[in-house]
Amino acid sequence: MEMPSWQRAVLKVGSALIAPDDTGTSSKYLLAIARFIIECHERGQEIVLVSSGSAAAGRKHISFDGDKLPVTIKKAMAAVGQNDMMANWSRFFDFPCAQVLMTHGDLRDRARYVSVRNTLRTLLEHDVLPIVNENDALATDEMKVGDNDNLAAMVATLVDADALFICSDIDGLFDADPRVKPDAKKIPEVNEITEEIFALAGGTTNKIATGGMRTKIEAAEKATSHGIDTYIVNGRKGETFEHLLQGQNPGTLFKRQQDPMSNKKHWLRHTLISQGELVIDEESAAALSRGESLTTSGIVDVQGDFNRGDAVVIRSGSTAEAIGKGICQYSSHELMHIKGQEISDIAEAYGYSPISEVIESNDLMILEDE
Ligand SMILES: Nc1ncnc2c1ncn2[C@@H]1O[C@H](COP(=O)(O)OP(=O)(O)O)[C@@H](O)[C@H]1O
Ligand SMILES: N[C@@H](CCC(=O)OP(=O)(O)O)C(=O)O
Repeated sequence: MEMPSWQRAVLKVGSALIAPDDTGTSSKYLLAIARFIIECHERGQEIVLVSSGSAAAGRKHISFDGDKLPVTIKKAMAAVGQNDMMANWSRFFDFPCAQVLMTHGDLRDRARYVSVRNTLRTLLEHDVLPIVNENDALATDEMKVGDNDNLAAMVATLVDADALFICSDIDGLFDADPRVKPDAKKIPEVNEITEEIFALAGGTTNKIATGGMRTKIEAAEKATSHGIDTYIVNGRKGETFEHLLQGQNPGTLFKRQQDPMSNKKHWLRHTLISQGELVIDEESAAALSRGESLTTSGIVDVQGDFNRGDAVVIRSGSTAEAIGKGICQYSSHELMHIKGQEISDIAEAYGYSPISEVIESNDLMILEDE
C-alpha cells in the first residue's frame, strides 16, 4: 500500500528492539533501522530518533530478580543504560549524534517548550541526528511523560515532522492483541481514531516496556491531529525498512487530519496536563465559542487546587460537558472568592483592579475547534 511522501520524520524505537534480552544492548535489530536512517539522510530526509531502552540496557549492570521493579532500581538502570544505548546507536553512523533528554516539565512550560524546539531544529539544520529519550533518572511521577510513544508524538509536533514511525515488535495495530488471540487481523489504515480503535488495544507483555498498544494509539491521536501521518511498524523485520524506503506502508497507517490544530492549541490540548476545572454558565460558554475570553462573572464553580498559569478544563454548567481547556490567570484560591462577580464589583470589594480575563482567548482551546 502506497504511503504519503515525507521530508521530516520522528522514528520511535521501543525497548524490545534495543535490548531484546537480559544481556544489555544488542545490534540484532538496530542494524536495519540504522541503515534506514542513513539512507534517509543521504536522500536529504530528516530524522529525529526517539529511543527507549535505557532501563532495558541497564539490566545488565544492575541485577534485580523480583517481579515488580522498584522505581529507584529502574531509574538507576536507566541512568547507566542510557550511556550504552547512545553508544550502541552512535557506532552505526558517520555523522554525529546528539543526546537530548527531556521530561514533561520541559514540554508543558511554553518557554522551555520553545527552547527544546529550537535546539532540535538547530541540530537538524547541522546534520546531527538527535536521539531523544525521557530523562528517566531524574523524572518524578509529576514531571514525566511516562512512555516514549507519547513522547515521540510530542517531539514530532515540536519539530513539525510530517511522519511519525513507531517501531515495535508487532506488525501494526490488530483487531485484538495477537499474543492473546493468534487469529487477530492487522488493520492497514485508520482514518479516524475513535473509542472503538482505543478499545482494540491491550497492554504489553514485556516487563521492561511501558506502553503496549494503547500509548501508541494515544501517540497517533496526538500526531495526526497536528497533521502528522503515523505508522506502527515491526522493527524486528528488516523488510519493514525496505518497504518504507520504497514508499510502501508495511504496518498500520493512521492518516493525518486534514485541518490540523495550530501549534499552540495542540500544545494546550495534548501536552499540558490540567490541574483543575472551571464550571461556567451558558452565556460564557456561548462567548467562548465566539472566540472571546473567559471572565470572572461567568464562573459558577471552581474545582481542584491550582496555581496561576496552570491549565484547567472548562466545563459547561448546564450540560456538564468539557468544552475546552486553557491557561488560568488566577489560582483556584483567588477564584473561589471572585467567581461569578463583575470586575467592577471585585474592584470595589477588594480595593484593587484585577485582570478582567480569567483565561485569555489566546490561551484557550475549545474542543469544537478540533
Ligand atoms: N490490538 C493490538 N494490536 C497489536 N499489538 C497489541 C494489541 N494490543 C496489545 N498489543 C501488544 O502491544 C505490544 C507492543 O507494545 P510494547 O510491548 O509496549 O512495545 P514497545 O516496546 O515497542 O513500545 C505487542 O507486542 C502486543 O503484544
Ligand atoms: N524511557 C524508557 C522507555 C519508556 C518506554 O516507553 O518504553 P517502550 O514501551 O519500550 O517504548 C527507557 O529508556 O527505558
